[in-house]
Amino acid sequence: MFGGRMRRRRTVSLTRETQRSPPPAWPPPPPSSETEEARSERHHKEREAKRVNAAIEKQIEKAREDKEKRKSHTKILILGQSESGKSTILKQFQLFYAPQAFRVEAEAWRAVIHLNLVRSINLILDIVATTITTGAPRETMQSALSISPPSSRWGSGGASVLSAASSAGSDGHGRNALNSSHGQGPSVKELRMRLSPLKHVESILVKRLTADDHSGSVPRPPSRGSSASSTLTTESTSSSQYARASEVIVRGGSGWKELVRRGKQIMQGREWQRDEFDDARQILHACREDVTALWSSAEVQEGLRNEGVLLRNQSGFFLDDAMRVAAIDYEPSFRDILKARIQTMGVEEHEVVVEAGDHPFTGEVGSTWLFYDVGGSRHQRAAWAPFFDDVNAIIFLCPMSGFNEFLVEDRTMNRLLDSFTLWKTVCGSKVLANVTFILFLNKSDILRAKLEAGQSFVKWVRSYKEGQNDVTHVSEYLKSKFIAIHKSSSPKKRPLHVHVTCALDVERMAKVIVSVREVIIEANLVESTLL
Ligand SMILES: Nc1nc2c(ncn2[C@@H]2O[C@H](COP(=O)(O)OP(=O)(O)OP(=O)(O)O)[C@@H](O)[C@H]2O)c(=O)[nH]1
Ligand SMILES: [Mg+2]
Repeated sequence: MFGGRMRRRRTVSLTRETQRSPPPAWPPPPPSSETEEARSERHHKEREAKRVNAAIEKQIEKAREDKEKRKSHTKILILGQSESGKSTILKQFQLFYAPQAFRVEAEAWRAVIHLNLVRSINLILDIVATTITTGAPRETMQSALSISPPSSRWGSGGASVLSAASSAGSDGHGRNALNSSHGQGPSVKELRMRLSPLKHVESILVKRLTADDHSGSVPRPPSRGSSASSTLTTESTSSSQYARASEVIVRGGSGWKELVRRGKQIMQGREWQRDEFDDARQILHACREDVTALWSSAEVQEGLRNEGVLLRNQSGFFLDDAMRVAAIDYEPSFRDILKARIQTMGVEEHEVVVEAGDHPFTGEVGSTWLFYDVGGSRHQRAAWAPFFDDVNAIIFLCPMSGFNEFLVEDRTMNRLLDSFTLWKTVCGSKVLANVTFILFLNKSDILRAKLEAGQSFVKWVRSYKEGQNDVTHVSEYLKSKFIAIHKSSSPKKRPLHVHVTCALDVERMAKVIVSVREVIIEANLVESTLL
């Protein structure tokens, strides 16, 4: 009432103003002396102003429509420490719901797989070169790369073969054990020379993948809408040259895939220009036999072992498949793409639109799932919180195989312990009180391999009294621990859905995804009925 009277009084006073002096017309009339040229320019400016205005209005309308649409999307936040398998799980969802869109990305993944392969080779070349020069094992390299228990880091032979070779085996002409060919194929030294162009290949691949680097750009939280541009870059902050050589980082979004495709299209449009990218593939192809020879060299294997470098245990390992991956007509398989490693930086938003396909959810074709894939290393976790606001479900990953590993960013922190602490924090969040909680106890295949190889779980986890050193009992034990933390830390009672997973296993993951879908849809229904 009060407001209404105020408005009326204002109207009256305005009306009186109007009567005294009429408001100036808008736009103001042109001066009577306006020349033809000035009129034409004025008309041009008016048209331009209208065009800009219309564009802004269209953008506002689109943003409003997008916001409305997003309300109907299912939003899932994937959390967990670095290398727990978050981005791999996302790939599984993409493969399951939108295989055709996923297939289109194969070209981009090939570049990543090649980079993963080339980085492994260059790392070996660096190690071989450094060890030959200094003759001493490098602590920095061990700490950056090896995740083996301290006791098994050094070979049973005691002193490093590489260091022994350079101190005792040198013949005074700079030759040592690694330089001799033993008359069978090229020597390691020869292979080093022949594989040196792979440094250039690495820089070409990195350059292509980082072509429009907007450092630090990350998508905004879902509540504020929109995904953002992305960029992929090499790590620049690590103090260890070896850590830098082994990891590639992608910043928020997935624009790097577009970069690879765009570069290709541009080159196809100008065929007379040679594409550096294709050159890189050719060089890698030409080097593939030498790559295999280097990797299978007993000297290199022993040297790596004595240096404590367990390349097979590392993410993005393709050396065993070098001949296939470096073939000129190589098309990445789904499994290759699942194995390809890029470290996520910031928070990426991925839109997955359900395609018609083998799955039974025909009613859901065309519907959208939004996934938020986060960087899991410690310094990135502060960026997660803004995304808690507006999600339907959390998928939290714990890599079970990390029981005897340490975080790359903190060599004193056991991976399993870190997962427990992180899980406790996430469970305790009040903002997430009503969100569906799903836990993946991941990397079950690596856990199995470790236990079967005789690595003792109880040696690292003293509270594991059950004692049976097999994947079934260990995963049951971990499951009970996570359930207990969830129960004691959650602000209110809520169900928890737990799955033991291997993120590389397409068939088993399809079953897990079906089950995850069911709980999320069910929770969404319950929520909409309550509203
Ligand atoms: N063997 C095996 N490898 C896995 C499994 N899950 C993930 N990986 C591999 O582990 C590596 C790391 O996985 P990512 O998905 O990149 O890890 P992430 O959690 O996204 O890591 P950040 O982006 O650093 O936070 C990749 O090379 C995956 O292929 C698994 O269950 N078994
Ligand atoms: Mg990731």
